[in-house]
Amino acid sequence: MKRPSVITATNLVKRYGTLEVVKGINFSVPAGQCFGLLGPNGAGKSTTMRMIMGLSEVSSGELEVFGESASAMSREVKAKIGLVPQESNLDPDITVLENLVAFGRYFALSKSIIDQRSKKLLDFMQLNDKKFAPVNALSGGMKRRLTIARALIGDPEMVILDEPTTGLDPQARVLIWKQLTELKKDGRTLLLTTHYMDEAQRLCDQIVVIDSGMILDQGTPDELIARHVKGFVFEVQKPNLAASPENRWEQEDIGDSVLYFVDDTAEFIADLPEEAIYLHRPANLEDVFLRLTGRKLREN
Ligand SMILES: Nc1ncnc2c1ncn2[C@@H]1O[C@H](COP(=O)(O)OP(=O)(O)OP(=O)(O)O)[C@@H](O)[C@H]1O
Repeated sequence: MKRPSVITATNLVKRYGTLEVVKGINFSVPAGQCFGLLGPNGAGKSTTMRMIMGLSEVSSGELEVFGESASAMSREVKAKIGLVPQESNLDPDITVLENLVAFGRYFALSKSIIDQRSKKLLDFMQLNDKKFAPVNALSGGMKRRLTIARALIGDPEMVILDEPTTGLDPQARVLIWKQLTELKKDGRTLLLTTHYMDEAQRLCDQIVVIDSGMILDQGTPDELIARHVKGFVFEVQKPNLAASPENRWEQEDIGDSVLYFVDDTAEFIADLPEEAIYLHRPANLEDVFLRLTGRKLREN
């Protein structure tokens, strides 16, 4: 059964003056799924998010959110969206609990609903023992968790997350991924931007790969991998590559080594010169991006 779309973008364009930063993109976000915009810095992810939230005007094309035009969203539709921005906009001088309560009041929720939801959300985001701590005393991971809890106080149908784990350590990221997966199980739609391929691969049902304001491809992580990079990657060091594997293998030169995208590993190994030094791993979305653009997603 096809799920109804929560967001539909048709030939969506954003211009700043004469600079076109979103160049006529088309996508639709199915209800109850995690939909990811994957692309490097400057790809146009945040700009697209801002248009979806009605914070940035659409230059041309159409953008529908819960059946309404993003540029004229009603209060009711806005209330269905929870936002987790890239930059923390928590109030640093008040406590964790007070931040949640203040946001609940902003949504004009009753005191009993605010109390009930705050308790649940502090539990959910594992912040219970910090509820009386000032925001300033929290670690980066805790702040991000509080930002997510706060976005959920209005019980939104869709949560928009702009790079939810950028700058966090691996442990903090894993905890956030776990809780986002729970939100999805609850039936909420998640829309997230990321330049981490592991995050997209782990969380997203559907991915749009975006670069320089254009969609390069879209599909499930497995579809994208199958379409562009087969199943496996062999990273073969160059100095040891006396005789290259046959050219029939799809490949990408990455400097010191060459990546080969391979569906039949036994056949590829048979093609490799004996002295070749190589790594062998399953293909991932980073490889997809490299194949689509010739560049890495993140330049480290
Ligand atoms: N207010 C603005 N005026 C002019 N150009 C802008 C403005 N906001 C964004 N841009 C440009 O639009 C392009 C897309 O930016 P955007 O922030 O959407 O990218 P992004 O994919 O979200 O990247 P990041 O991961 O860095 O947030 C960039 O080239 C950026 O410099």
